Amino acid sequence: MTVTESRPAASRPIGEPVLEASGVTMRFGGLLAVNNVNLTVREGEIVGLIGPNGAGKTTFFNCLTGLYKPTSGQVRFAGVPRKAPKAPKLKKGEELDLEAVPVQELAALSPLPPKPRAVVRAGMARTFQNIRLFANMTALENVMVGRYCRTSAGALTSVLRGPKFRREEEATRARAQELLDFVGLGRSTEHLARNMPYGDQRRLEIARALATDPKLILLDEPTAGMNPQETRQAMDLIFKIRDSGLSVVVIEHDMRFIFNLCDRVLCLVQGEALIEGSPDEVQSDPRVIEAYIGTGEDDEDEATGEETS
Ligand SMILES: Nc1ncnc2c1ncn2[C@@H]1O[C@H](COP(=O)(O)OP(=O)(O)OP(=O)(O)O)[C@@H](O)[C@H]1O
Repeated sequence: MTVTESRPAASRPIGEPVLEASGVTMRFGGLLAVNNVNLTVREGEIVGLIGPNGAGKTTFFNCLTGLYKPTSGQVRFAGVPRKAPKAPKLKKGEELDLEAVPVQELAALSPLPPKPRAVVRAGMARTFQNIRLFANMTALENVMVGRYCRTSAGALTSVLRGPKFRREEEATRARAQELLDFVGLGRSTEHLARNMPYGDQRRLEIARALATDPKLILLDEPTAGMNPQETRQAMDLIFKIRDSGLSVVVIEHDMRFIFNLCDRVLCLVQGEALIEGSPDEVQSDPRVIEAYIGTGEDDEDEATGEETS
């Protein structure tokens, strides 16, 4: 499973820890979804999270971002322990329907309730496996919504539409346009989100997440459903985001994509960290190969990987 090709070197040295997860464990009733997992993400790093289906990647991700409160363990962001919102109460045997949970940290909902606003303001942003855009808003409006957590005009100012509101609105619009240019959607400003091609919608989600001025962005399967050209463009965009000074954590099933993109990779299997290391170390570890062969995903990834370098 050797798929690494020449990888652009990080344009800036890797710095201080931004995110530190230690001993993170998450149980759903009797199911141990994540077991004692550690991960440190440093400034300017791109870290990949891989593992077969059901390995616990998304659950771990949700613990990192504060969507879940881990059963035990700690997540520190910029040196400060993360506080997760109270977990929703589930009836016996009931599964938490993530789609139904209010979006906790997506910089997408306005007005954002106090806690998610605080999370976003702390400097962490994410995208979800399933696209969550405002379908009937334009690209620009979608990004502007993400920006509102950084503006300070209160409700009264907004209703009265006074000078402060107008100034902020102007600045928000300008920044949203800048971000659309940054992700390569500068010409789609007025397009309705629902009419945009799939790959563009994914870019738009990233632009909206960037609108919160995060230090760290977490991307959950950013290339899912993309064609090979869109996948290549997604990789270039993530490098560009890293080069602009952010740290990135990314979950992906596409091995070629992950090993070409990341500085470090953590492989989870059945909720446990199997190995964490450089792409070369991880992809040549026989346990990783075995974990994937066991699920048949390796073949699939090799097949799709051919086209995604
Ligand atoms: N909200 C939940 N309630 C109960 N069990 C859950 C919940 N979310 C995940 N699980 C279980 O936890 C385990 C890990 O799931 P998770 O979605 O984190 O894996 P994953 O590695 O992200 O998988 P995939 O690659 O398929 O997205 C699975 O057994 C799953 O069924």
